[in-house]
Amino acid sequence: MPDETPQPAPARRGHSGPPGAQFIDRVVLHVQAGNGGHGCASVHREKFKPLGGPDGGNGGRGGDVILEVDPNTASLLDYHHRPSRKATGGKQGQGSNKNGANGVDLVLPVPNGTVVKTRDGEVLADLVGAGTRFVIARGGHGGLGNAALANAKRKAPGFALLGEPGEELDVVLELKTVADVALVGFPSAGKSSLIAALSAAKPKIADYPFTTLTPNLGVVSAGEVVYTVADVPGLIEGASEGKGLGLQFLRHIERASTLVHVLDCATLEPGRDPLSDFEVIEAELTAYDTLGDEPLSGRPRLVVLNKVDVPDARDLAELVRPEFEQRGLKVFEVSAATHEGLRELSFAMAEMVAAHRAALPVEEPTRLVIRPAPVGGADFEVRALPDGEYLVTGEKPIRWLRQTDFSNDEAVGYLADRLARLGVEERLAEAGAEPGATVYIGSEDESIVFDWEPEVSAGPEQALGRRGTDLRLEGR
Ligand SMILES: Nc1nc2c(ncn2[C@@H]2O[C@H](COP(=O)(O)OP(=O)(O)OP(=O)(O)O)[C@@H](O)[C@H]2O)c(=O)[nH]1
Ligand SMILES: [Mg+2]
Repeated sequence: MPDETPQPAPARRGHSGPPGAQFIDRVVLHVQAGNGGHGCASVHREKFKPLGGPDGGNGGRGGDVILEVDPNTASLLDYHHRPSRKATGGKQGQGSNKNGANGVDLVLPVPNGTVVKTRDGEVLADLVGAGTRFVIARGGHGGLGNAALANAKRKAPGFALLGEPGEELDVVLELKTVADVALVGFPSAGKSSLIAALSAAKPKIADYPFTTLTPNLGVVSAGEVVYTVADVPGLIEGASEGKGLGLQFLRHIERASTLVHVLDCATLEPGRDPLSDFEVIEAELTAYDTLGDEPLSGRPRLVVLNKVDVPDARDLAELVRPEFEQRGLKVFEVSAATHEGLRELSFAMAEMVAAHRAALPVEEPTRLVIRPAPVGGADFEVRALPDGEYLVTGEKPIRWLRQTDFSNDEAVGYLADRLARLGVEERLAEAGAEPGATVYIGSEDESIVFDWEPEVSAGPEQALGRRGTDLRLEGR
């Protein structure tokens, strides 16, 4: 490799890149949910009635910390700058049966494709799709006040319960771009130029290496097929040993079903040609197979010979084309500058994306489903339906999200806990629900279904759909 290879510069977080390069796609985030408010111990006082009953209210629940995919958030940079986030706590209960206000949930926007992991690398959630939410830290329950603690034996308890602390933990957020097609190649091969030419995206393009530091995304439509294309920073020989920007960023192409080699035919340094560039990139992709979660080497790929608007480049492209074809690769001679050959290329990519989509297994029935949106007690209503069925629905639509990294049991546990906090159980009883009644929670269009098993003494998990219940999404 010639000497002009950019030398790795000391950089933080294991990314070695050109000086000044900031490549933030992995952050450690410290989150703290709100503490529950304490319950209140108070005795009702009125003139001439010295023995009023207990009237201490309950503490409010602490706010959750929630991650939410926001299409307008492109990077994790905010969390790099402010890596510690905290939701507000619940307020204390007060006399006269006043319950403390709940804390406010802290909703943190993250880019599409954010993977949430523990510090040990265990995946907690993979957040794909606008609006997808994940509660990373749950707020503590409020403590009961003495009014709620009174019973037949102890009519006026002189104590109240403390609020529970909110969960506090470190999580690792890692961005894994979501795109159908990934462009790979040497620096300055024209990857970003191609995205700009194929889509409405406006990535930075320049004639120095490592212009692109974080993936650019473009949406391409070819015929019936709409798909996304991402580029990544340039790869160079020895990237697997940390040269250039290293290899870690290849994580961003792990989700791509199709890889496209963008090969420069015009501005090559001595010792390089499209074939040797191709070999170098292939070797680096193979080296990544042992580092990444998903091997890249077996993915279907195309070869793009770029910059054929330059006369010498066209000659070189014609010369090397048969070599690629002999290896069974489809080759496209294009110019990102004049758009020559791009239509054909975009249709070929569409065909590969469509073939991949068609081969995908039909989405398995919703194994897991989480999360009613309403917060606070009064945000929903219980509606009796014909045939002894009930629909629990909110003013705001109650949304359910698929979280394939959770087991059904975890989802049931989570759901039960959540519903108990909302007081759904009491409201179902008030509405006259009988044990075994079918309950839909959600909206008319989409809801989660389970058989109601009131068994209050056994705790919320048993009360609302047993563990082992198969949660499913249905229209109702
Ligand atoms: N003549 C000609 N120049 C091109 C063409 N495509 C790209 N270029 C030029 O090549 C240079 C590099 O283009 P980029 O699109 O930034 O290359 P890149 O592969 O994204 O580079 P990195 O982000 O650094 O990895 C720019 O000066 C472009 O104008 C082409 O088809 N013809
Ligand atoms: Mg670029």
